[in-house]
Amino acid sequence: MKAIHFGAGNIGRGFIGKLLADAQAELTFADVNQPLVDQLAHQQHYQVNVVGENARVEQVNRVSAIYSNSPDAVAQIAQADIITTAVGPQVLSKIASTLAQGLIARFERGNHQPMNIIACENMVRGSSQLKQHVLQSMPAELHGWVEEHVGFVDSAVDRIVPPGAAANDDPLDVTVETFSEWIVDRTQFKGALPDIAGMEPTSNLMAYIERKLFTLNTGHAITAYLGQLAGYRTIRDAILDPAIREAVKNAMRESGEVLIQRYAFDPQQHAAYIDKILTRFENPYLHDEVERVGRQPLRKLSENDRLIKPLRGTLEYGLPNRHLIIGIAAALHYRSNQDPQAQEMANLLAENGVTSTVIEVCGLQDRPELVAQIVNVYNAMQRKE
Ligand SMILES: NC(=O)c1ccc[n+]([C@@H]2O[C@H](COP(=O)([O-])OP(=O)(O)OC[C@H]3O[C@@H](n4cnc5c(N)ncnc54)[C@H](O)[C@@H]3O)[C@@H](O)[C@H]2O)c1
Ligand SMILES: O=P(O)(O)OC[C@@H](O)[C@@H](O)[C@H](O)[C@H](O)CO
Repeated sequence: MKAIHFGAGNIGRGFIGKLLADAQAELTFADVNQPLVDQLAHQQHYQVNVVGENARVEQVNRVSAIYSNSPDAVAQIAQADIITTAVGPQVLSKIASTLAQGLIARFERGNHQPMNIIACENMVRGSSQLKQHVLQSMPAELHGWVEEHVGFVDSAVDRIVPPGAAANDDPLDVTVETFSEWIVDRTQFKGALPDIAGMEPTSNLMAYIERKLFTLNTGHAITAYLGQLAGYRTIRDAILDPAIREAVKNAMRESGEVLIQRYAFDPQQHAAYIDKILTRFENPYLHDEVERVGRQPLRKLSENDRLIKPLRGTLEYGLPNRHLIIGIAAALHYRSNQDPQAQEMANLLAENGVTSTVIEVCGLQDRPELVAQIVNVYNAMQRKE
């Protein structure tokens, strides 16, 4: 099995690439970080340090690496059996034209073998969105061929993988938690399902995507935003603060009630899922900064993401939402000099005021009462310097 994984970052090396390598795939990473590509291509192996329960060191061997937007990448796509991505939701449109060129080359070489593309990003149906970008970059007469031979398989991916410690001996090594889950939509594959241990096919993907994004990521983001406001640097320190823990747990419960209504999850099992997530946030072996988890606040505050979608769900089912509103207000206070979206949000707040910013960023034009509640909580919040 020939595999290309776009994005040799934390989740790429620490989870998806590892599973592909374990499945004996001939694995090539494609990335735009040239020093990273050079080191991976030269060294061809790295280490995954699994920390927490059942800690162990796992070796990934015989991998190669290429620059993402390159003739090499196009040539390899023409021959690949499976392509995965973990580049970030905003980068999918940027890799689409390379994928399109690779598919055109594949067609021209007469390679009609089925191929599957799986976006492993924190977003709802990322592969389906990638498919639209790819089709837009291809001549219309090839769309039918793509429909017939290329599966764009949506997925939900869960494993907390922070960047490695700066003092790490080998920058390719990666530190990951024990827990991992990669669920894929079995209905979208072309050809036989690939045999990859750790990849779990389901016919009910939406339930799993929403369960993960609107529980773990909702709670994670709120931990980061309340944590920064309270002066904490890491997710562990933030979640060990009893007031933050209570607010985060309640926000996950509020979002969870929506999921229970929508997908008929068992309430006790969902409560256990939330408790497990809280213990994952406090993993003493992971150094996960609030700035990584809070990154790109405009994306996280957008209408289909982890904060606003659950909030709208509470309105749909007439459920409480006080803690989700606290999380959203805290997100508006998020600041980071390293993060262009945090700076853009601060500028919007300074220039347009908080009400207009909430309406624009969260897409809450039709909900003035919610906007007013968010603004009130925002105004009452104080940053601890
Ligand atoms: N880290 C986690 O805990 C985690 C867990 C689940 C899902 N995710 C999701 O995985 C995705 C990646 O997250 P991450 O934490 O690994 O980020 P990361 O920044 O560590 O890795 C992203 C990689 O993509 C590369 N990249 C950027 N533009 C590219 C392009 N045009 N072509 C190829 N590569 C490109 C970057 O150079 C980087 O190496 C995100 O969507 C994230 O939400 C992350
Ligand atoms: O990657 P983001 O920016 O969408 O979200 C930050 C974290 O919540 C996220 O990366 C988690 O660590 C991950 O989703 C765990 O599976």
